[in-house]
Amino acid sequence: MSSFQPRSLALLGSTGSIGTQTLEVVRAHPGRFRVVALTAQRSTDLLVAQAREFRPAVVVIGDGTQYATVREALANQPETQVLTGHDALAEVASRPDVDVVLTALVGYAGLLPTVAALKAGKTIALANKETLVVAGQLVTTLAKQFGSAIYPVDSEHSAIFQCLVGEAPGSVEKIILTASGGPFRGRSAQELATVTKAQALKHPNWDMGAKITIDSASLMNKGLEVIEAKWLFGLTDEQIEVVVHPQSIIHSLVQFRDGSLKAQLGLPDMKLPIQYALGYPERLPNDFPRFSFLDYPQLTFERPDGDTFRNLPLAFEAMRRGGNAPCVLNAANEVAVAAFLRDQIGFLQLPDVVENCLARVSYLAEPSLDDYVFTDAETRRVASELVK
Ligand SMILES: NC(=O)C1=CN([C@@H]2O[C@H](COP(=O)(O)OP(=O)(O)OC[C@H]3O[C@@H](n4cnc5c(N)ncnc54)[C@H](OP(=O)(O)O)[C@@H]3O)[C@@H](O)[C@H]2O)C=CC1
Ligand SMILES: CC(=O)[C@@H](O)[C@H](O)COP(=O)(O)O
Ligand SMILES: [Mn+2]
Repeated sequence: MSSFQPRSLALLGSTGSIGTQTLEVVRAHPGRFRVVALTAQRSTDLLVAQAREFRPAVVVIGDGTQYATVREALANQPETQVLTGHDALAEVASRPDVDVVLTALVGYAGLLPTVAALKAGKTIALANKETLVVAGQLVTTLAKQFGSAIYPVDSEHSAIFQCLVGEAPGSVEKIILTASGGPFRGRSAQELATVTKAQALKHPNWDMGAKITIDSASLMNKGLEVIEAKWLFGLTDEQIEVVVHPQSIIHSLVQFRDGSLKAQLGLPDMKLPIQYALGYPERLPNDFPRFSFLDYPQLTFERPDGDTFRNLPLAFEAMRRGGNAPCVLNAANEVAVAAFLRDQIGFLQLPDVVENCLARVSYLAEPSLDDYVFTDAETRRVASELVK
C-alpha cells in the first residue's frame, strides 16, 4: 500500500511548457498534490484560468501592469491572494504551507526564488537549469546547509537520478548525457549561416518553450545541462560526456566503476520526469503513453560536432574555469537568444556573443550571491551592446 502523503506545491512558471505539464500531472493524481501557488510573467488569461481550476492560496503575476486585471478577474475568489513585484516569487517559494517548489520559470529569474526556497528548507523540483548553471556551488551549498533536497525535472538529469537510486556513493565512473542534436544536426557552419528562427523553433522530438528550443538547436542546452549535472550529482568535469542520440529515447546513462552501464528510457514526454520529481521516492502509477521498441527499431548515436556548434565547447570551458564564468555564459546566451528571436542576430552569432562576453566580463573565482547578481547585470550590459 502507498504511504504517500499529499504534497503542497508552489509552481513557479505555471503557464509555460513545464508548468502546464506539471498541472497535467497534478490532474492525473487527484488528492496527491495541492497547488498552493501559481506564477506567470505575463500570460494573464491562462494564469486566471489555472487559478479558477486549482484554487491556490496565492498567484503571482510578474508583469505589474497586469496586476489589476488578474485581481479583478479573481475578485470573486477571496481565498486566492494576488501578488506582483520584485520579491513576490521569493515570498511564495518560502511560504510555510509549501512543501515542494517546482521551478518551471525560464532563465536567470529562477535563481533568487530558489535561494529563498532553499533557505526556508523547501524541497526543490528543479526544471530551471539556469539556477545551477549560474550559481551551482552556492545553491548546492545552501541545500546542504538547510537540509533541502533538489530533485531534477530535466529529462536527462531525471534519467541519471533514476539510474543512481540504490547505488553506493563513489561508484560512478562517468555519466553520458544524451543530446538530440536539434533540428540542425549534421549541418555545416555555412548552412547554419542562413537558418531561420522558424526552423530553429522546430525541435525534432520535444515541444518546449522558445528559449530552451533555441538552446537545443545551438547545443547550448546540452552545455547548460553538463554544468547542471556537475552540481546535481557532485561530479568532476572529466566525469561528464555528451553523445548525440537523435531519437531522444535513451534519456541519459551512468557508467559505474565496474564498467556496467545503466540507462533510463522512455518516450520524449516531460510528464514522467515531472511526476518522478514530485512523487519521489515513490513511483506513482499513471496511464501516460508507453514506449515500444518495435516503434523505434533504430536507436543511433553520434559524436557531437563541437567545431560547428561552438556553444557546447564554450560551456565546457566555462565549467572548467568555474567562478562566475558559467554565470557570464548564461547571461550572454539569454541576451543572444532573445536577440535571435527578435531577428536581430543570425544563428551563428549566438556563440560569438557568448565567447565575447566570456572574454570581456571580469572573472571572479569565488562569487557571492551579490557577485552573481552583479555579473549577470554586467554581462547583459556587454551582450546588449554586441547584439545591437
Ligand atoms: N519545456 C521543457 O520540456 C523543458 C524545460 N526545461 C527548463 O524548464 C524551464 C522552463 O522551460 P519552459 O517551460 O520550456 O519555458 P516556457 O517559456 O514555456 O515557460 C516559462 C514560464 O516562466 C514564466 N516566466 C517567463 N519569464 C519570467 C520571468 N522573468 N520571471 C518569472 N517568470 C517568468 C512564463 O510566464 P508567461 O507565460 O507569463 O510568460 C512561463 O510561465 C527552463 O529553465 C527550461 O530550461 C527543462 C527541461 C525540459
Ligand atoms: C526535454 C528536455 O529535457 C530537454 O532539455 C531536451 O533534452 C532538449 O533536447 P536536446 O537539447 O537534447 O535537443
Ligand atoms: Mn533536458
